[in-house]
This record gives sequence, C-alpha cells and structure tokens, in this order.
Amino acid sequence: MRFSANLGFLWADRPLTDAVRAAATAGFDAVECHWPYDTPAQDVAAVLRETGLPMLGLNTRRGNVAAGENGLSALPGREDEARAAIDEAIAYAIAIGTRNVHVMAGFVQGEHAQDTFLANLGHACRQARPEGITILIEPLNDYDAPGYFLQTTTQAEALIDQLGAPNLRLMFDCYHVQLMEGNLTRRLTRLLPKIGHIQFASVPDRGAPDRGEVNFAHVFAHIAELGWTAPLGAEYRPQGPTETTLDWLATLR
Ligand SMILES: O=C(O)[C@@H](O)C(=O)CO
Ligand SMILES: [Mg+2]
Repeated sequence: MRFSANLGFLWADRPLTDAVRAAATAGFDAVECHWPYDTPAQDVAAVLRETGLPMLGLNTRRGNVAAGENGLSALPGREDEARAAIDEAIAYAIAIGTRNVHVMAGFVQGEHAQDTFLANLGHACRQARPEGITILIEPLNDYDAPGYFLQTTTQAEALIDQLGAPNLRLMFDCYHVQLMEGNLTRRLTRLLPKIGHIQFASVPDRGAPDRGEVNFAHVFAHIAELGWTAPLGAEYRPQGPTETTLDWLATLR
C-alpha cells in the first residue's frame, strides 16, 4: 500500500514547504493539501522536486471562510466567484504538477443548487481536461459539515453520470462515507471506475487509522485486491505532534 500525507491536517502547524519535507522524511509516497494559496506555487514546485514527492490534489477556495462558507460551486448567484476559484485552482495545479482538483460545493440545498453545481463542474472539467487534470467531488458527512450540498456517494454518482465528463470523479473519503452510508468495501468495489482518489481516517473521531470502528487493515487489503495502486490519502487530525501518530504507517503498509 502507498500513502499520501494530507497536509491540511498532518503537519498543519508548519509552513506547507516544511510539511512536504516532513512527509518525505516520515516515508510517505506522496502529499496532498487543502488550500495552498498562501504559499507561492514556485516554492511548492521546488520542494516537490527536492523531495521527489508528487502533490496529488488540492481544493478550490471555500469563499468567505469567516462567514462559514465551505465552497462556492453549488451556490446559485455566485457563479463568477466559483469559476474564478476553479480557474485559480487549475492554474495552481498546473504550476506544481498536481493532477486532481477538488471542487468544493458549499452549504446549500435544492434543485437550483444542483443545476448550479453541474454547470460549474462542466466549466471545471472543460478547463481541466486539456491539462490532463481530473476534477474531484467529495461527499462530506452531515455531522461535521451540516447542510453541505454533497453528502453521499449516491448523490455524487448521479452527478457524475448526469454530467458525463470523462475527467469528473469521486473523492471517496472512507471517513465521510462510513459516517453517512457505511458498507465501505462493497461500495468501493461498485464505485471503483468512478473513483479518482481515496482518503481515510478513523471513525468516528477522525484520528489515525489504527483505531475506531473501521478495520483499515481489511479495507486497505480489499482496495489492493481491487487493483488500486495510487497512494491513499491520510487525512486525519493528529492528536499531538504528527510524528507521534505514525505507527500505522509501518503496520498498514
Ligand atoms: O474530507 C475533507 O474534509 C477534505 O477532503 C476536504 O477537502 C474538504 O474539507
Ligand atoms: Mg476528505
């Protein structure tokens, strides 16, 4: 199994460039991040060259974070901002060689939200495709992100089918999926052709994967049996310094 350190949570107390170095030293095979925009892309590109780690993915900006926003792309009336955030994320991804951009939907419900999300995802897929970039959508659980537009893999699958873009895929975060829908291994098997990236954390406390209600040794073995070889994203909140939470890296590899 290969693993990617999600630097939105792991080593989140360090500048992004130092966090990449820490992930390399700890033995991760790749990194991914949430919102890298405060760090110049050329600095990130340089540290990726230095360490040899790929940055697997990044997110579009959330909008007005102070006002509680968590993405713009499903918000009716905010299309210009949403598309600017998508274009910015794609440009940043190109600059650092990242192949996945997660387009964040936002807190909104309803039919207009669905139409808005689909239209903005269409824009994202068209912009990203010539660059070889995949657009990801990620269902978030309703406990941590109440009211988030995209909450289940069932909903995400319907959106992917409806848009029919070859470069739109599902970010399957085992943590969110277990909380909302469960049945992880059957769901992974069925959805595999539509999955662009897999993440994990313990459930329900979003800690390291060697605890909680999900047996990740079993889930990872199943993912390997399915033929999935890309690094899996460790997106958990370390309790204490990240280095002290990495025993699982040796045992689950
Ligand atoms: O699971 C998550 O929260 C992340 O993957 C993310 O990108 C949005 O917060
Ligand atoms: Mg996630």
